[in-house]
Amino acid sequence: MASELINRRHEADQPASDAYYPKPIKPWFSVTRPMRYMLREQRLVFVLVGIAIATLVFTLFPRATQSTPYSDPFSGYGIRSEEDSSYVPAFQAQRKPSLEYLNRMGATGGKIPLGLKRKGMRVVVTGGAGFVGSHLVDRLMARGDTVIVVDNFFTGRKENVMHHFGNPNFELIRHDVVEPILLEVDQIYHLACPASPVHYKFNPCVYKTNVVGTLNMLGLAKRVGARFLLTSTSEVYGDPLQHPQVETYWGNVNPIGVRSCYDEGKRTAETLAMDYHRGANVEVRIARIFNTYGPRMCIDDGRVVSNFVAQALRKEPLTVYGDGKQTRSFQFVSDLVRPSSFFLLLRTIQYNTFTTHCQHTSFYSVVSLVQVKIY
Ligand SMILES: O=c1ccn([C@@H]2O[C@H](COP(=O)(O)OP(=O)(O)O[C@H]3OC[C@@H](O)[C@H](O)[C@H]3O)[C@@H](O)[C@H]2O)c(=O)[nH]1
Repeated sequence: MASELINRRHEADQPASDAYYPKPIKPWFSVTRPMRYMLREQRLVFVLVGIAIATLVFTLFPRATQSTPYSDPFSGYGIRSEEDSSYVPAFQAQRKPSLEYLNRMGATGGKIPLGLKRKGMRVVVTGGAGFVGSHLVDRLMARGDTVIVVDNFFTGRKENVMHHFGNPNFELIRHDVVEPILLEVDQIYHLACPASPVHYKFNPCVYKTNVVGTLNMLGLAKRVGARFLLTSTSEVYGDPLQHPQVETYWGNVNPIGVRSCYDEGKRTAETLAMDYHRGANVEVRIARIFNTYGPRMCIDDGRVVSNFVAQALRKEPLTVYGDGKQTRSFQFVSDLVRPSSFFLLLRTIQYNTFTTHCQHTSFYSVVSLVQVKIY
């Protein structure tokens, strides 16, 4: 015990210099020392020149400065895309992929990681569960787009698009276009409207669908800055006095006939599209579709080809209305939606209006064609 006490006394007797003192605060001008250092002998100029050189290098050669190598997907193997023409042989790919190819793969600009394909566009197809619409949806899905189908199922059917159910790039919305809808999309393909005379002849809603529905979709296009394609019809030419009809022909339409809700409805829709184009800078395309036939057409569609086929299958006589001297331009549906036809035109076309007729056929030849095929 005694020794401990002695030791403590010893600690207390330590010289005063060992005691704790807070660090003295530096004078304010000491923080400016690095600044004064930089200003001395023009060192600041060197720093600025260094920054400028680095900025220049990173701007001019962004790819060279990336740490990610060209290993993926351009090493080792050739790359075969949808079209054979875009095939890049392995040796070529290892050296340097072309800018066009990089663009297509979405690998330029250094913003998207190499090897990741650029996302397709977000597209809405109104009437996408219908006959033409569903074929268009198939093409757009194959192109890699995200497709939103808006359909009220008046003439469209879920079965036409159900093979896309479960695909994360596909959505189906039951909605009537006469009510507004807000969607974030890049492109709008506006097809929603019954197109067969048996459906629209006595249905006053068809005019409303064409006018109010088109107005709503054009409003959407304007709001979100989307491109807009209106599927119009050869019927805007009415009972034409010119055959075959060219886009500059303005038609011969009866405003109070049984078909006017469709004819005049589509003519108004075209007017609205052009007004939004001129007045609100919306990019619009108008496709005047002629008589189209093909798979997924309802057997009771009422148009001539399906009627003839159905009658032929039932071994009934084919009914030809009128004198049978009428002519039509017939088109198979896959020709209508193929990339060189209207569906890619939203990306490229220079004209606003275009017609889709390909085969101008006399009515008698359709009758004989059906007979040849069925019998
Ligand atoms: O059973 C029939 C059906 C139709 N026809 C006649 O065949 C011709 C073609 O009639 P469709 O009913 O196939 O239709 P249309 O060619 O007049 O219009 C059709 O094609 C263009 C589209 O844009 C329209 O939406 C669509 O209705 C008409 O002259 C019609 O009278 C028959 O002779 N027999």
